[in-house]
Amino acid sequence: PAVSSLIRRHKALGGIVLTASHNPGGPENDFGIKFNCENGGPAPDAFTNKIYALSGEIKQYKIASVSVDVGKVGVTNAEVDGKPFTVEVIDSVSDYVLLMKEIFDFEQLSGFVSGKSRPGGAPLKMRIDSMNGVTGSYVNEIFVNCLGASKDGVVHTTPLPDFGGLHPDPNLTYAKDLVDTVRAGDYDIGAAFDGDGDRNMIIGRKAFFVTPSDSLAVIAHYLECIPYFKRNGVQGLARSMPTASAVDRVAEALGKEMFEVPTGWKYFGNLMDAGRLCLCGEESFGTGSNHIREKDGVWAVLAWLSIMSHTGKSIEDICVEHWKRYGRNYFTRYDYEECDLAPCNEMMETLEKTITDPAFVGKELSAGGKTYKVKLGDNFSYNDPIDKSVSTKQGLRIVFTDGSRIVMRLSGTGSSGATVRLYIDSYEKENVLGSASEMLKPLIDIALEVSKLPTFTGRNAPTVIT
Ligand SMILES: O=P(O)(O)OC[C@H]1O[C@H](O)[C@H](O)[C@@H](O)[C@@H]1O
Repeated sequence: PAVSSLIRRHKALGGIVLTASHNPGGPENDFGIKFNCENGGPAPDAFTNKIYALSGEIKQYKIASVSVDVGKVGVTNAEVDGKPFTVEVIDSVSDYVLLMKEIFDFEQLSGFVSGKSRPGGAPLKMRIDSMNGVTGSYVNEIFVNCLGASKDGVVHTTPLPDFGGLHPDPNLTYAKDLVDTVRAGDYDIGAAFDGDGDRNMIIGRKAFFVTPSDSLAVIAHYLECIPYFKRNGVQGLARSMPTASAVDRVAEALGKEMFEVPTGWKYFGNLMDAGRLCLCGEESFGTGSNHIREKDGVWAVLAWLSIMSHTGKSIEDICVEHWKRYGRNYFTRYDYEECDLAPCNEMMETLEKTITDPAFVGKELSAGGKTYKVKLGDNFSYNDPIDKSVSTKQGLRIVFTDGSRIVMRLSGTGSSGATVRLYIDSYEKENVLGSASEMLKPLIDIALEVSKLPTFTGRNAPTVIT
């Protein structure tokens, strides 16, 4: 029951949910691997590796001939091979709305969104783009029906098997339609989600772009304007290693624990289960809290609306104020998609050798009139403080004495060849209003030079820049 209620609460839409065990909470599941599957979170490596190994041994499978009307909420009981077999169809939208109502102050948010509690009574101008992914039904119910947003403010809300030809990736490249519309109009907030709704992009008036790293840091700063955190308290904060370290400064100011984990949401789960983590995020447009064990795009928009309503300020003003208070982490990510695998592996091996050579520490690297001194070079590894497991080879890092960083890793999700990701993060205490592309140019040039990326990949420009 614990698994099913968490899965209900999580937006497990349009797919089949396979649970790991018939005895959740028991010492071991059916595959003989011990892990807590009750939290509804992603399975750990050992478990998915075992599934993969077993998939190679499957000789036959059986299909249960039970007929279920998936358009109707309810339980169907049947007998299969003499054993009871139950299929339950749930309404995940209503479950999710109930959960969001427990987390956020819907009365306050509806006054703010519908305009009833705003001076002049004008509704908030929103442009929420579901990009024909699964969030459509949630977006209609939450923003339009519950909060009183205008119907024209939500678009592409019909989930389609082919996403209607869109590429539901919430970034400046693939959500261009949203960016252009918000830039040309008078919208207060724009947001887009990916196909399964766990990732999000937030933009403000005139398409002011909030980097995922800043989004995490700003939400962290304002956590207590969200009833869930006021009630449950604020525990530690966390980010994936390549994510810019803006949130670290908020954790320090709040006196909270801060965790840096490898890329992949599964690394946050243990910390949440142990009560040490309440908010986390990744540069790959994932933001979420311990209300579930995945990132949650719609939750992130509700968090931003709560902050806008609490402060009465625009998204850009909220960010600028944040940078003035904490300083700014300029951040960019370059993706080189579908490169040949062998030279990329060679590039990573060569770079690892260079940066882990003890002589690399203390080196001064210059470009564009700026010089950075190397403080550390490594292949990131993570010691899980809860289960004590160690994850090695999680990305190459060069950290400079001023806190700036160059990170390079190969994507674990690309579908063909290799996708190289280059992340640049640079901190400025005072100079916070510059353009990221200009501020980061010297570090990008240094990264390309040290890694010899153009030579190894044959690419002179990335496919996607964030
Ligand atoms: O390995 P990459 O392509 O950079 O993808 C990294 C991302 O992969 C999946 O989407 C995970 O759910 C994310 O938590 C992770 O950030």
